[in-house]
Amino acid sequence: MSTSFSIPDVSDPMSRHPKAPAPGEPFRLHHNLCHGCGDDAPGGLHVTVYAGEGFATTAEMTVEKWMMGGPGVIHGGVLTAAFDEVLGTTPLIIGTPVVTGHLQVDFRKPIPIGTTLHFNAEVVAKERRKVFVRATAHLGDPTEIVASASAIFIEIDLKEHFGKYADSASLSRP
Ligand SMILES: CCCCCCCC/C=C\CCCCCCCC(=O)SCCNC(=O)CCNC(=O)[C@H](O)C(C)(C)COP(=O)(O)OP(=O)(O)OC[C@H]1O[C@@H](n2cnc3c(N)ncnc32)[C@H](O)[C@@H]1OP(=O)(O)O
Repeated sequence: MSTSFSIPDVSDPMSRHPKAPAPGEPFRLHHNLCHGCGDDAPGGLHVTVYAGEGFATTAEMTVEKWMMGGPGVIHGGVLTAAFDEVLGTTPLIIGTPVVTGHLQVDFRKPIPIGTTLHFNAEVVAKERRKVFVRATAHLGDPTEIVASASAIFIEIDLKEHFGKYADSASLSRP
């Protein structure tokens, strides 16, 4: 399957899930070893995503030395992983568990080590199992976007999708 991000003209109806965190409250970890959010993930990003208003979320990530690509700046793959985490958590605001189908990133400015990245994301549409999500990142001034991303996530049944991989051993601490 190969595709590009193209928002449908008409979205399926969406509503905020009644059990979604209140604005300003964090989403729960996917699980403790999740590379994006897990507390026990070795070399993990430790990104926390917070619910915003409507279908929006926010997140922050400290850009640490181990994330370096070019000298003094973040590696593009690390930034992409961070976007994957932020964008992939955002559909939980409509109560939809998803996996990444398609993810595109625009790297607009170098992002220095030692800075804090601030993310703003939003579910923009849903079409059958496809959830369209967009995000931007800045370093403190929301008018200075340093990177942006768009993605199509696909709704899954968690047990059906992960059941054969997620035995108790694979989710235990390393
Ligand atoms: C018991 C254990 C429980 C543990 C629970 C722990 C809590 C965890 C909670 C939450 C976890 C989420 C963590 C989010 C944060 C990080 C996100 C990631 O990094 S996820 C990893 C990377 N992504 C993958 O590994 C996907 C690999 N791909 C697949 O598995 C399949 O290809 C999948 C599920 C994406 C689609 O396969 P199909 O067979 O189910 O569905 P089809 O029929 O092919 O497609 C359905 C619709 O989606 C479109 N679609 C499919 N693939 C697409 C793609 N790549 N791009 C765009 N559209 C795509 C299709 O065109 C179709 O759309 P039309 O309704 O016909 O319009």
